[in-house]
Amino acid sequence: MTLKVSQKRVDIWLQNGEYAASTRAKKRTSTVVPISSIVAPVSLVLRHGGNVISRCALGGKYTREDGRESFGELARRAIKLIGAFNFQDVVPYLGWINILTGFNARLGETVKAFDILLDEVIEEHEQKIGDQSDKKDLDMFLGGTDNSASVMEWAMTELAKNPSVMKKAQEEARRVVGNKPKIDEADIAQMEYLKCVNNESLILHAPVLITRKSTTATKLEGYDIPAKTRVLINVWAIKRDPRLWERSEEFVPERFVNNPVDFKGHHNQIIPFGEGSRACPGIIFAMAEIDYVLANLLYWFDWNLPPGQTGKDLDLSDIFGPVIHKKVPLRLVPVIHSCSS
Ligand code: HEM
Repeated sequence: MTLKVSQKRVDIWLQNGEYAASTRAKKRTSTVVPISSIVAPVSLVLRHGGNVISRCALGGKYTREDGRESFGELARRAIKLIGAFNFQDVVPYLGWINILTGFNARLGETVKAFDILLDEVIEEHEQKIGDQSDKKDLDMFLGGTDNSASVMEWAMTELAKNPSVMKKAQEEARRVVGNKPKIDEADIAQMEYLKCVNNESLILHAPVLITRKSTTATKLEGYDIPAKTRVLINVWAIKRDPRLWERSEEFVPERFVNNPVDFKGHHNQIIPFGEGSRACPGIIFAMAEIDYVLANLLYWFDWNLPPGQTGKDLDLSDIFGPVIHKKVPLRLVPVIHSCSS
């Protein structure tokens, strides 16, 4: 299948993506672009997230001379290193798993290796764009890549599973943006339905576990909780509780239309970013990125499931880890949307 596309338009959003690279290469010789490949949005959004954070934390997109993006590489290696998940910390009685996974033995080594890796990247980066970096950026970098990528992949999964919602969100994006060559902040502000989609996706598939330690002994729903107990807040179960949400297991973005409930920590039934003094400080940053990327994905492309698959075939299982990802990466076929059609 081939489609005519405007060179300017495709370059705009895909400039960080895998798919863009091949698209751009082909466009040098022709304006007719074959659109038949299946892409895994998570690899696009992970790379995009790495670049956004790199620009904010280190002052520029970080690309090696061989064209590879080191920050994305750092992210993957860091997540792998930290992927030696500390069960003891989160679920104390599962601490014995640390022995099996080698976490305890590797912990010191992991921290050292990660530090060296970060130094390497920062040093190379400084040579390239000057010294604007700081190791404190690490928090921002770790917080800002994998979490947001997970949210976006889940959102695209739910949209692929619910084509009427996808259509409604696309219609909104295309109506708001019209034929402009670029989506800007003012456009995103008008995309009310897109925000409902993102809210619903965030709470249905919250990517991060929230933990707290009790300061005093207390009783909760008949259970005694001693002081200094590590408590896991089960955001997954809160979203699926029919006492709090109607059609609690379903993906229904409409529940957020004209609904003052939000995830900024004021409403206990929706806390994907935590709440209180240790709540995520990156909420605005994360949502700006997620809204912007999804608006672009929906505006520029129609997304089909691979041939022979239907929404019912999509696997919604997840993997337990520092960030909760889809077990089976989502794979979709992008078809460039022609604005003139
Ligand atoms: C969708 C994306 C994100 C989600 C779902 C998320 C979620 C969370 C959660 C649940 C916490 C723990 C909050 C608590 O214990 O109450 C947290 C902490 C944190 N997040 Fe995020 N986050 C996201 C994106 C970001 C971004 C983009 C940044 C930085 C640019 C960031 C930086 C941090 C930092 C530094 C902390 C630690 C705060 C502290 O310990 O005081 N996060 N995040």
